[in-house]
Amino acid sequence: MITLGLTGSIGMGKSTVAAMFARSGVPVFDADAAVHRLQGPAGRLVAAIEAAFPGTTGPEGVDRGLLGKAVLGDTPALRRLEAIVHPAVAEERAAFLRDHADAPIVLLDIPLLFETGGEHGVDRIAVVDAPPAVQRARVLARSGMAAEKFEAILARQMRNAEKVARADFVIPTGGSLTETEVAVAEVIACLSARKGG
Ligand SMILES: CC(C)(COP(=O)(O)OP(=O)(O)OC[C@H]1O[C@@H](n2cnc3c(N)ncnc32)[C@H](O)[C@@H]1O)[C@@H](O)C(=O)NCCC(=O)NCCS
Ligand SMILES: Nc1ncnc2c1ncn2[C@@H]1O[C@H](COP(=O)(O)OP(=O)(O)OP(=O)(O)O)[C@@H](O)[C@H]1O
Repeated sequence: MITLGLTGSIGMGKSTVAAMFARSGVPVFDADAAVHRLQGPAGRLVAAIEAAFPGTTGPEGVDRGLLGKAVLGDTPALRRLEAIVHPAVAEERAAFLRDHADAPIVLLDIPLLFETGGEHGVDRIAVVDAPPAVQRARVLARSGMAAEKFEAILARQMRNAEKVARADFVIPTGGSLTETEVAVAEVIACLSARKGG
């Protein structure tokens, strides 16, 4: 099995590309969805997060807005949260890999792959990449997204050029969806050929 990590900055089209891999038959592990499950109603991290960050959870599980206020911009607090969240995500990922042990390729969709050291846990890395103006227009078109919030998120993420420089595959997402589908098919073909030979 080859594990392919997929990452990219906010609004670059990562979710869209992950869905393209899934449609091509590649099993996809969505790290963000795993975090949401673990923090959601009856999620198994809710009690530990309430103990570490009192007042940030309720009947619906973690209130991510409140938890974000408590940890984003406070590095030691963020590290304490990661110490709770990351081992649980690693367990979920291990279970996913066991469940798909027969798959030739699996995709691990990890938004903060580089920022959280996840690059060491995957065989290859694909990064989605669109021009900054396209990225900005996509993100600002989302409801609840103001320019300042976008800038603040960008400032906390590794620069896109650096992600691209560290990638094994760069998947362009600034053009048509068809172009992106072709790029996804090329990545799958390349990894399949490598496995056979
Ligand atoms: C802090 C939380 C509650 C904020 O949730 P919210 O839905 O409001 O925002 P979202 O998840 O989209 O994050 C917004 C931005 O915060 C920054 N950020 C979030 N987690 C991290 C982190 N561990 N390290 C660095 N930046 C982070 C990123 O720039 C991100 O784009 C949430 O991100 C969280 O639980 N983070 C810790 C778990 C984690 O590391 N997740 C990412 C890897 S799977
Ligand atoms: N060639 C393309 N490739 C990918 N997405 C595209 C392309 N052309 C247009 N789009 C659109 O751009 C948007 C990208 O959003 P998507 O949710 O996939 O980004 P994301 O990187 O997962 O975002 P975030 O990191 O903020 O969660 C979608 O609405 C998608 O339809």
